[in-house]
Amino acid sequence: MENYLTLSHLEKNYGTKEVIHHLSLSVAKGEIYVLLGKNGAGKSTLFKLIAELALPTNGTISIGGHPITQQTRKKIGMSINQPVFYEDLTAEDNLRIHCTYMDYPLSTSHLSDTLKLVGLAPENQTSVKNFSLGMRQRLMLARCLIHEPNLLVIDEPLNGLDPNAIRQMRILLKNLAASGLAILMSSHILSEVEAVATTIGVMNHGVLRFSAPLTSLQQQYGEQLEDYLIQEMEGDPLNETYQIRN
Ligand SMILES: Nc1ncnc2c1ncn2[C@@H]1O[C@H](COP(=O)(O)OP(=O)(O)OP(=O)(O)O)[C@@H](O)[C@H]1O
Repeated sequence: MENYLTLSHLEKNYGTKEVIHHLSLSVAKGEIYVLLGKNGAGKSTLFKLIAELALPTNGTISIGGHPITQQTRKKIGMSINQPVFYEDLTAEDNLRIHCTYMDYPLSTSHLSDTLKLVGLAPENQTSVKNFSLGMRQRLMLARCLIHEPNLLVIDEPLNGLDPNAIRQMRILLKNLAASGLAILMSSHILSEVEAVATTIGVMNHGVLRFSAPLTSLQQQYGEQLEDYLIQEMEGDPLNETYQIRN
């Protein structure tokens, strides 16, 4: 598979604090790369670097083989942090405003198709303030997808969802990847990670501990995979025992 997003030797320091340490990873079209890590591991900072909300101290980010420019930026659909909507407006109005803001010409049929794609009814006139969390996540996804990006970068899309909504979101993400999108997402829900990921990376104290296809991890660790992932997330990289074991 051809890499679409490539992060090379990324570093981010805040003052003397090293938050991202020499991190390289890539995501190909059709791949769902799930980044795992405890709170504070550096996932949000990494996503902010891709979103250009923060500048890397060192290293490069490329999209489709090119540095991030105004043009390549349009190929990314991104949601980091809790999505914010116009609560008194409908899903449709929220997307229209977003497209105006993004200067993206939006046809009514594309708007309707995008809502249907994420499982929201285009004719639904309910204000977003009355949406369930699952519907809000679908709308978040619609907003990421409306300009037809090649890459999705989404922070915790499964967070707070009930089991059925998680299942639906999982199916949606898999379908999107199957249609050729490259997806980078973070998650805390280990059982779901195994159900959705094609590749798993674990971040710990700003270090990417490893990055591997789910199938090879399953082959290597079998039923112990969750234990291994937790160990990699929880361990202190400065602790000698942990360093030797790894
Ligand atoms: N603007 C900032 N200035 C200084 N330190 C920061 C800043 N932003 C983040 N950090 C620190 O960088 C580290 C990584 O934070 P980050 O939010 O990226 O972690 P995370 O893995 O996304 O965690 P969470 O899941 O809680 O968002 C933390 O120690 C945090 O305190």
